Amino acid sequence: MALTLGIDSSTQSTKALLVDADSGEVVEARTASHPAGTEVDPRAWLSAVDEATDGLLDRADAMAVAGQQHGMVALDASGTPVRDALLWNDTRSAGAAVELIEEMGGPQACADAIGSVLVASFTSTKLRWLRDHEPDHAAAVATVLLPHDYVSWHLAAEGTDPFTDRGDASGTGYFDARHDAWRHDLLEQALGHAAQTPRIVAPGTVAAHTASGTPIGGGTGDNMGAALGMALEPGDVLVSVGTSGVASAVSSVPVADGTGVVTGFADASGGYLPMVTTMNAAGILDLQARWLGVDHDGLADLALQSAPGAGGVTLLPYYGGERTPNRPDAVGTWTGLTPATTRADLARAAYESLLCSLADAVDRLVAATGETPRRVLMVGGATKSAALRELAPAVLGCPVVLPPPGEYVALGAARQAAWALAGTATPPAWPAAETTVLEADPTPHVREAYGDLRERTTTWTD
Ligand SMILES: Nc1ncnc2c1ncn2[C@@H]1O[C@H](COP(=O)(O)OP(=O)(O)O)[C@@H](O)[C@H]1O
Ligand SMILES: O=C(CO)[C@@H](O)[C@H](O)COP(=O)(O)O
Repeated sequence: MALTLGIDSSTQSTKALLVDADSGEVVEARTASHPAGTEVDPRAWLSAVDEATDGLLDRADAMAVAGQQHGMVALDASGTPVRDALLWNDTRSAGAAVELIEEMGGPQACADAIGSVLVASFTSTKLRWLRDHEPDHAAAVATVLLPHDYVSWHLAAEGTDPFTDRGDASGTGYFDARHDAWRHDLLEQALGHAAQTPRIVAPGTVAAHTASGTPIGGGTGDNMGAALGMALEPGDVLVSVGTSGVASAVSSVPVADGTGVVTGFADASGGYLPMVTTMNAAGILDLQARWLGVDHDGLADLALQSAPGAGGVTLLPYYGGERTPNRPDAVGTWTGLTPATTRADLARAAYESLLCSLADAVDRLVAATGETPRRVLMVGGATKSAALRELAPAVLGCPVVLPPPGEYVALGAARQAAWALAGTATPPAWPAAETTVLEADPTPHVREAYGDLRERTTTWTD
């Protein structure tokens, strides 16, 4: 039995799955945590991948790494990070994004050039911030990698040149997603001088080998990995509730949304992955549980004791700034608090705000792609919450298809590795997992209250 190792180096942790390459069945699963924060020494991810794959690596016949998108891993000529990596959820480069969009000829020109309108998440904006705020670090940059590239490179035999794929490259801001080509001019424009980019590996091919000769696939961004792991089909909308909240869909045509709401990423199979991303997702619940002094199960129990609408309490959960809508300096806003407000209402409002924000993301994706969803699927760490599962169909206003609990990004990486191992034209067709369909009566008034607050705060969040 051939085994492949799929790795997800995501924001909060590394997840590793050893998988049967023929059936897609998970043989063993491991995790190792990452440091918190929006700037992180990328070498911490190497220690985490070593820990999570110890004892799995030597059993794998092939492997691939998916990872959090966009993070700036800036290396000097010796391959050493010039500073901590700036992650996708670090908003300090919001001004740089505005500046670069202007230099590129405005939002639509930017979307036409790279598939997306830049926001602070994109790597190029971080390079511009580095140029302007840490010129010595900027001057030392010889190569720029994404998180998954850096981890793949660590696993490859010494002397291997860094590599990436079109999916993750399409989140840099200096890759033309439509034509599958680096835009070295845009990298140079952002950073102030030229730097090396990793080589692009074609979907389903072997990129390199480990020191012991095990093939490594090109890897990809975590959201492209999830699309592979879920074997998404046209008409499916995948909602992921991890550190970020994401609504994505596969498409055979490139997207160039000049409003900037939908990012027109490439995917890991040769198509495209139009996507809407929020910065505040599972963390809303983490924070709320901490504030109420309960664990996740306790928060879910409390939330389910309240009623739809949380006793009139509404939360706009843009705690760390937000990306959809693009309000990088926003803060969280609570309204409707009265002497009658209970702890249960506060817990409920947190779940409802998370789901309203995801519902906004789904609506914007559907509006931009013009495709009525056939199914809405939900994955990610926060789906472990009974309250999230119960409230999701009510707030989203449609049935929600829940696959069995699992690490679908890492599974997608394992599928990509199996594809590279097989050398076939398409990824292996692993049997679809049994799903549960969550249903509930819609609660549109919850979204209306949220929408009102979102619009009322457009001018006073900064
Ligand atoms: N039972 C639960 N209820 C709510 N949130 C949960 C639960 N279990 C895990 N989470 C949250 O899920 C998040 C991790 O999800 P994950 O999809 O692994 O994130 P990422 O891939 O961004 O690192 C954490 O914020 C964690 O607290
Ligand atoms: O920035 C984006 C997508 O554009 C995020 O989705 C990151 O890719 C991080 O993902 P998670 O760690 O939340 O899964």
